[in-house]
Amino acid sequence: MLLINLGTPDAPEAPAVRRYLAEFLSDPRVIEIPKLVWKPILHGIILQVRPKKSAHAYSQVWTEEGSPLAAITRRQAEKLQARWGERVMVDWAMRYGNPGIRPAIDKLKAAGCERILVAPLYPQYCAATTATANDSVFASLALQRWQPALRTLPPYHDDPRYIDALQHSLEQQLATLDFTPERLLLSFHGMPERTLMKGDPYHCHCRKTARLLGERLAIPTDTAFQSRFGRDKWLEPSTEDVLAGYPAAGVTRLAIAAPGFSADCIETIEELGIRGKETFIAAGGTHFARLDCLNDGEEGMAMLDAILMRELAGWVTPA
Ligand SMILES: C=CC1=C(C)c2cc3[nH]c(cc4nc(cc5[nH]c(cc1n2)c(C)c5CCC(=O)O)C(CCC(=O)O)=C4C)c(C)c3C=C
Ligand SMILES: [Fe+2]
Ligand SMILES: [Fe+2]
Repeated sequence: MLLINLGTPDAPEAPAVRRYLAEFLSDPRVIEIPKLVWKPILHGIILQVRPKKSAHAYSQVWTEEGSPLAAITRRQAEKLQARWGERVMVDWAMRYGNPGIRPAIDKLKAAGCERILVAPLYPQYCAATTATANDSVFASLALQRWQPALRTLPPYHDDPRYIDALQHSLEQQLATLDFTPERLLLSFHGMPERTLMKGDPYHCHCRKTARLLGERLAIPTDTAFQSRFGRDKWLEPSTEDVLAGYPAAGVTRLAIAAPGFSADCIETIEELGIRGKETFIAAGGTHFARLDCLNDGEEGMAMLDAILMRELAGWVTPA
């Protein structure tokens, strides 16, 4: 089993962030602009300016175990390994940066794995995340004479186990707040609106997750899309605009969650928890709480165990 998440720099410093962003933003699955147009913009402007800004953001979330995204993904893999023991070998990798996908595939193969379940941990399918993770695995196998058999994890945006896990995790966190929020904002990572017109199911998957979750929760919810990048039109409404508009609309006590992220990362801890909070308070909000992702908590691990084990049907006998 290979768990995959997006990736992260090796250190919260501009040179490491530049290496990471160069790899990430050179992926044609992520930036769907012709190379001849995009390369000069990437190398001439973005990689000159953004690494320093992003390094500052990363330094605010960095932990003793490194980047939160990498640390949490590693713990998710370790906990699955502990649940499954000898039955399944579990490893993890990052699509960009380290640990890479190719060494992980080589390691599994060297250990004798003849069947591999590749699990990009994105509940909502997006070409910029799920497809490129799978592409990278396929590219690694293209170098091998004797390939293992492969399965890939389908999106699980509407899986009742995923919705259950989110419901219970969010309800528990809401119950321990020292104030009563009037609204819960569900913030998903954004993407250019044009990719929706091209047939990417991501937007619909996010909307369905939000609807199913909203139907379960007592608190009223809204949905928004964060992390806008570049000049194109992205999915709307933008999280930033919604946060800035709440107080004038009478919402001054707010909780925010990011159900599309399987692990907390710079986009949740820094963008929502620090900058998002500033935006909301500056607009007149009085109470703000950012709720954690499922991470390696009990609810999330039981959900992953169940949905991953289901994909292993016929390969592994259930315990
Ligand atoms: C055009 C740019 C981007 C698209 C499209 C995009 C889609 C997308 N991303 C995620 C999940 C994550 N993205 C993360 C960081 C991040 N994303 C972009 C740009 C695009 N993402 C950038 C430039 C960055 C780096 C940080 C920064 O400089 O602001 C992360 C967190 C990584 C970490 O180390 O913590 C995640 C996770 C999804 C689900 C998605 C598709 C809809
Ligand atoms: Fe992103
Ligand atoms: Fe961001």
